[in-house]
Amino acid sequence: RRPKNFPPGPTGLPLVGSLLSLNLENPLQDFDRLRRTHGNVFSVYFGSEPVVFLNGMQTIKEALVTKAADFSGRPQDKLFNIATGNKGVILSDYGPSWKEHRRFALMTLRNFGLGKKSMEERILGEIQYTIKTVENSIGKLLSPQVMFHNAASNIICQVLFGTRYDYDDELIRVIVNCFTENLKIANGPWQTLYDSIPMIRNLPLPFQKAFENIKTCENITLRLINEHKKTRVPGQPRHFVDCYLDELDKRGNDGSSFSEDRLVMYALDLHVAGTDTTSNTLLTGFLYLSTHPHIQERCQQEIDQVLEGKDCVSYDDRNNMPYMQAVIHEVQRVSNTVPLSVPHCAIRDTELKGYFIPRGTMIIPNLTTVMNEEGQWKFPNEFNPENFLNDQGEFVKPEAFMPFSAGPRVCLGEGLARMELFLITVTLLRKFKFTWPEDAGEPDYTPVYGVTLTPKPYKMKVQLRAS
Ligand code: HEM
Repeated sequence: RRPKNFPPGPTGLPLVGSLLSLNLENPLQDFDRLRRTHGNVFSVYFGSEPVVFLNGMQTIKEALVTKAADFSGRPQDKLFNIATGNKGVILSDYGPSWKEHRRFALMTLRNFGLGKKSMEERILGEIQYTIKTVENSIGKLLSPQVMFHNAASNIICQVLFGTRYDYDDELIRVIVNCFTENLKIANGPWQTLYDSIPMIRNLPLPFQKAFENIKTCENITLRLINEHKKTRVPGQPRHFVDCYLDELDKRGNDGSSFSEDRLVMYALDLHVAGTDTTSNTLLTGFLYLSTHPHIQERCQQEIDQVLEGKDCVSYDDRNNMPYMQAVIHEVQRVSNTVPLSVPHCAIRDTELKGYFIPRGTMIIPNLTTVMNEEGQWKFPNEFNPENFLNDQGEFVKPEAFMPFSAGPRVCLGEGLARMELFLITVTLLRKFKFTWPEDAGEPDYTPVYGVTLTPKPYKMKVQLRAS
C-alpha cells in the first residue's frame, strides 16, 4: 500500500508490484500512458519498491535544480552499487566523496592539467581514423555502428590513458563485450529481481555475470594503470590517470576519498558513460542527415563558407555556424539518447507538487517527456532544426533542451560530448556526402530501447565531395 499522500499510480500485486503490467522490452509507452492518467508525478511499484517518476520540464527542473539538495542522491544497495563496490562516480551517493571526485573530473576534463595535448587535439586525432574508415567505403555501403562506437571509445581512452586502440584490439573487444552485457542486465528483469528480492542474491542466477564482467574490466584497467605508473613523471601529467596519481601524491594521507582503488572504477565509469551515449547520438545524427538531403546540403554550404581556406575545423568555429549548431542540437533532441536519465534518490523526507516523498525513494526523471513536450518546441514531433533557430536564423537553445539532465548530477561529460559531436559531424560532412540507398526501403527511425536508445542497424552510401 502507498504511504499517505504518496504520488498516485497503478495498483500492484504482492512481490511483483506493477512489473507484470509493463512492457519490459520497452516500457516508454506504458510510462507515457501512466503520465496521462496520473499526472506529472506518479509512482510505480518495481517489485515491492515504490519508484517515483518525474515528467515534463517544469517538474523535473523543480526537483533536480530547485530542490537539488533533496533529490541528488543515488539509490544504494542495488545490483550495480554492490558489483562496483560503490567506487565510481555515476552511482556514488550524494556526499563528500562524490563531490570531490566530480569536481576533480570537471577540472581535469576542462583541459587543466591534461598535459600538452588539448582535448580538441585528442578528438581531431581520432577523427583521422574515422575518415580512413569512411574513405574505405567510398562508392560502397557503410555500416557506421562499429565505426562510431570505436571513435567514442577511443576518444575516452585518449583522455584517460593517452592511448588509442585498433578497432579489432583484443582488450577493447573484451571491455566492450562486458559493457554491452552489463547494460543488458541493467535493463532487464534479472536486475529487478536482484534488487527487489534480497534472499536470491547469492544464488547462481544470470545476474552473477554482472559481477564477473566488472571484475574482468577492473583487472584490465588495473593492469593499464600499473603500466602507466612505470613511465609517469610526477607533476607532468599526460592524461587523466596521471592527473589522478598527481592528486594522490598531493593529498598524501589527508583522509580524503582519493585512492588507487577508486581510480580503477572511476576510469571505467567514464569509459562506460562516454561511449554508448556519444556513439548512439552520432548514429542517430547520420541516420537523419542521410535521409534529409536538403538539411545535409545546407550544413555543407555553411561549413564550406566558414571553413574556407582552413585545414580543419576547430571547436570555436561553432560560433559562426548557427545552422550546424541547430542541427546537432536537434539530433540530440530526437535521439533522446538517455531516455530515463540515471535514477536519483530522495536524500531526506521531502515534498514535490504537494506529494510526500520519503527519504530513500528511487526517483526516475523521464527525460523523454521533455524532449518532445508540447508547448516547449515549435515542432515537437518532427526532425526540424527550426526548433533551435529564431526568426533571424540565429541559434537559440530552448530551456527544455536537457538531454544531459539538470542540476548537480547533470552529465559530467557534457563539454566533452558536445565537442565530439560538433567536430566529428562537421569533419565528416565537409569531406563526404551521405545518402540513403535507393533499395533500402523507407528509413525506420524507431529506436531500440535500452539504457541508451540505439537506432536500428542501417547502411548509408558514401561519396567523396568535390573539394
Ligand atoms: C551525447 C552524449 C551523452 C549524453 C546524452 C549523456 C547523458 C547523461 C545523463 C542523462 C546523465 C544522468 C544525469 C542525472 O543523473 O540526472 C549522465 C551522467 C553522467 N555522464 Fe553523461 N552523457 C553523455 C556523454 C558523456 C561522456 C562523453 C562522459 C564522459 C566523460 C559522460 C560521463 C557521465 C558521468 C560520469 C555521469 C554521472 C554524473 C554524476 O552522477 O555526478 N557522459 N549523462
